[in-house]
Amino acid sequence: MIEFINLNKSFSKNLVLDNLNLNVSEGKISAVLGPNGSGKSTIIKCLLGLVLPDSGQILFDRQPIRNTWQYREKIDYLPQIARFPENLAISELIKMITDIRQQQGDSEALIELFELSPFMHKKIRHLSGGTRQKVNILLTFMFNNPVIILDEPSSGLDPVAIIRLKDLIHRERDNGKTILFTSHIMSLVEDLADEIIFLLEGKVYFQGSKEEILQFSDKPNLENAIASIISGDIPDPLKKKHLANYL
Ligand SMILES: Nc1ncnc2c1ncn2[C@@H]1O[C@H](COP(=O)(O)OP(=O)(O)OP(=O)(O)O)[C@@H](O)[C@H]1O
Repeated sequence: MIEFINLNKSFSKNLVLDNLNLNVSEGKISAVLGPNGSGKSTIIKCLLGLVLPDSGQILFDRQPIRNTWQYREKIDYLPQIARFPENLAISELIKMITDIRQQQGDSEALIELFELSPFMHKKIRHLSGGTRQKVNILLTFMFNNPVIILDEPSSGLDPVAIIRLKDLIHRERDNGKTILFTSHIMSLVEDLADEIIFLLEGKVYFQGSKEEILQFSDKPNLENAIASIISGDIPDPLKKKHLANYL
């Protein structure tokens, strides 16, 4: 459904994506991981048309996305930092986003799930960080599109909201949606990801299941496994199996 082919992107002399190839698994929850600055947000922004790659192609439903915008209607996106007009109330913001997207949205169940009713008439600038994030989540999930992209979705949320968010993401996957998310919170990745896509030095270094990473890394949990890859302590079987495919 989503394919990145030989994608290159530099910001001035900073080579961020280096001939990156990636096929996102349809109908699964995929976690895009990698050290700070490894290009996770950049590949998401390239897919959304917010950043233009220098070369290479992105296919959505087998069609190149360059110079098109219609495919964007099929993607619900939660940005890492959402910037909404601060003087609008949540209810006004929901209406505004519904008008912009020109899609029928369903916000009621999400308002209830994240207990947002008491805040509906408050202006965005008066909301706490976590409540803002709940609003961002609501604005992402209220539409019913086949692809959901979440950049650090749990940021600022309390444990109750995180549990509800995880349930929500699982439900959407069970409804057949393709979900791509980034997070530095390994417990979230552990609970959510069907597949891990690990970026390093501008390429996909590993793509596979959590079980595969644990099996090959010989570490007790995902946090240790990922930390060992980031710090260069790369287990040989993992290196052999995956580097050959992606370098
Ligand atoms: N608009 C931009 N102009 C210049 N450099 C940029 C721009 N956007 C990203 N970069 C650089 O590209 C690199 C990759 O950034 P990106 O935000 O994709 O990383 P990330 O993997 O999402 O990082 P993090 O885990 O810290 O969120 C970084 O070195 C960043 O400074």
